[in-house]
Amino acid sequence: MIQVHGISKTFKVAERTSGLKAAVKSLIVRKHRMVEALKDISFEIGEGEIVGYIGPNGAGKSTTIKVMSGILVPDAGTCSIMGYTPWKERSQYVRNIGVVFGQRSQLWWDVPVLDSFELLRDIYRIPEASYKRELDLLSDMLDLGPLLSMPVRQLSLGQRMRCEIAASLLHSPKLLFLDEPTIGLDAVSKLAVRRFIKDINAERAVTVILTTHDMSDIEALANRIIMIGKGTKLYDGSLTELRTRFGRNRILKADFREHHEPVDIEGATRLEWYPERAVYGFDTDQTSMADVIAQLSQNVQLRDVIVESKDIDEMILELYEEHRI
Ligand SMILES: Nc1ncnc2c1ncn2[C@@H]1O[C@H](COP(=O)(O)OP(=O)(O)OP(=O)(O)O)[C@@H](O)[C@H]1O
Repeated sequence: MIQVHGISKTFKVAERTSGLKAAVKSLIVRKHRMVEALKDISFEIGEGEIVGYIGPNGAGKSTTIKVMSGILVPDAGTCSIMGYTPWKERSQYVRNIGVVFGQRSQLWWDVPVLDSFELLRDIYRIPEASYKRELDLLSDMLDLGPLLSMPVRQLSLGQRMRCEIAASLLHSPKLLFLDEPTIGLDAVSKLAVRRFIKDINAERAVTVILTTHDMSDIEALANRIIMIGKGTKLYDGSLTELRTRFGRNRILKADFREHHEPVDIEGATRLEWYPERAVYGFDTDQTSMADVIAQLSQNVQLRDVIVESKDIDEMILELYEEHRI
């Protein structure tokens, strides 16, 4: 469905030091700096995938989404999405995609939500029957009922986001770009948005490209991660693969029935020791969880044991460090 090949984009940014003198000088001599936002980015995405497009601030995520949605023209490379080159056949192309920017609204601020929806119906020339069918379905799935008659400015962030997502899908696109769709939402709204994304993907095979800093969004939704940093692609694979690559480290927390002296365990590092509690770290390549527990229980009376693996944020951080980002 999507073939991106060798996309690069450099921005020319005017440079200015602070102070009045520098401001006057910059009127005469303009200094520029080049920012390489994307460097030779390539990937392919199949129909029905949910891909998490992630990376630190300034990595180039929004620039990629802008190129893929036809807003920006890259300096080099090719991009074919459903047979279209986004920036060349934009008016035809946008009928096939939906875009939600969590930080910006596509709805009119002062008019009822329904008026914005009707405007989109006219822009996309959606036939009345399919508009009605989609509106009913989306209202139902996203629980929009009472919100439709309210002006957008009166909606809470969670309510607005549900309306934004509905707006992006009224014309039944096969591809949905979601840029930070859960930013600022409370736990309940986040779950509602995530459930909807899952449902729409499962029921209609809508392909979803999700940009987020919220790793729990990725864990809940994405079966594939593409990670970029400083404009370069760093990782493309499944979350499971990432877990096997970085998730070998385990933390074992043990509570004892009585006071004990510190115990050394072969293959594990003692991180903390208290008379009735200990924390060890170990690598599953070096030793097994069963072995660590067996060694410990030979020396102490165990009351409770918890084993934790690294969470996804830590794995991502390690990947950033590996690439010195
Ligand atoms: N219109 C522009 N003009 C100049 N520089 C830009 C422009 N848009 C982006 N950049 C620069 O390109 C780089 C990538 O920016 P981009 O917005 O794509 O990053 P991002 O990964 O989306 O970051 P964030 O997570 O902070 O939103 C940054 O260094 C940014 O300053």
